[in-house]
Amino acid sequence: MTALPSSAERPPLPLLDLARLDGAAADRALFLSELRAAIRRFGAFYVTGHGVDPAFIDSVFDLSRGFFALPEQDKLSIEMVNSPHFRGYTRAGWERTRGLADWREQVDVGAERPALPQGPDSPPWVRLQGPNQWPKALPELRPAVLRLQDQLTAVSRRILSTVAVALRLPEDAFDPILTDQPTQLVKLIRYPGHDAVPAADAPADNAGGQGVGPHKDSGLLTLVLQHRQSGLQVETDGGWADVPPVAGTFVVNAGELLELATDGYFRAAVHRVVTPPAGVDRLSTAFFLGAGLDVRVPVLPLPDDLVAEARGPERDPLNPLYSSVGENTLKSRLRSHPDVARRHYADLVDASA
Ligand SMILES: O=C(O)CCC(=O)C(=O)O
Ligand SMILES: [Fe+2]
Repeated sequence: MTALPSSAERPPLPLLDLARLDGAAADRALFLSELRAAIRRFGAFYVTGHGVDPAFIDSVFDLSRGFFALPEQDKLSIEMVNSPHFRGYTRAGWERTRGLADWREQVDVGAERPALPQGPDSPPWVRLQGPNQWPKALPELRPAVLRLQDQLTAVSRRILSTVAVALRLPEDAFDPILTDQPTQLVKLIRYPGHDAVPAADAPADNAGGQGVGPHKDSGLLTLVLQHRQSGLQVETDGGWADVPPVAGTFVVNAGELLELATDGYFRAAVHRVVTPPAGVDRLSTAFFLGAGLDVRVPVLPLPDDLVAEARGPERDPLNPLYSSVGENTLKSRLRSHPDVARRHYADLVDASA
């Protein structure tokens, strides 16, 4: 493991090279123990050797930059509030984390699947599945983002099967949770700098500097592709650690479903993004691998020595974890996007009020 030196610029997060899985057996075993230790301690790590072409990643960032530079009306033509499936564009200030407005704009793209039929007895989370919204003004976005989604799904699945082996489980241990239709989400994100002026009608309760507030991701694993600007931080036992961009790497975060599946042997990473300084903005692209919406996540049969170290999932009254994948996914979406919740899930929002 290349331990990055711990200082103001360099976080203590380990960097793991997936290419070591194809190397000598002794190093492979060492790799697995380093992987397990990294997720156990931080819930997060840098990964390299993932095989995704850096030129392709650059081209996605160029497209992302191009989308955010479009006239407001082109961006609003795919506004998320039009989609019961939580797909499309969200203006800066309209998403919320821990009750405060996040100062970032973003486009959410899920798996391209048809909307599911809904009957009176359908669980509400069936509404999560359905088509994406694509901007007419930037037709190149669709093929590039869907290709990225395919490639990052493959990388995430490979990391998950390696995590299974690191837990001394069969490498296909997560397959019944993932199913052949796992929840996939690509998010193109732009964080404006401190000086950017909020739109006159934007919610005013951004606490100054909340790019996105502290949270856990709701799925199994997240990959974060960072462009050039820092801002991502992971909570550690020593406080918030900076996780600056490192060329050629992704940041991997453990999500809530991994916390549930390991009965808290792994805890999901709590992370946030701080607003960039005046005069600069920050681009990132996150990929979230969830699970089959209709699955209930079991506690995996870990070896006894690991079970002895499992703390159970965290009990946070502000963030209950649901083993129903559909419920856990919908929980996070409704909380983050109250405008979508009011328009398309009024039955639930009213019922819980
Ligand atoms: O932009 C980033 O670096 C992280 C984004 C994130 O944590 C999220 O969207 O869940
Ligand atoms: Fe996140």
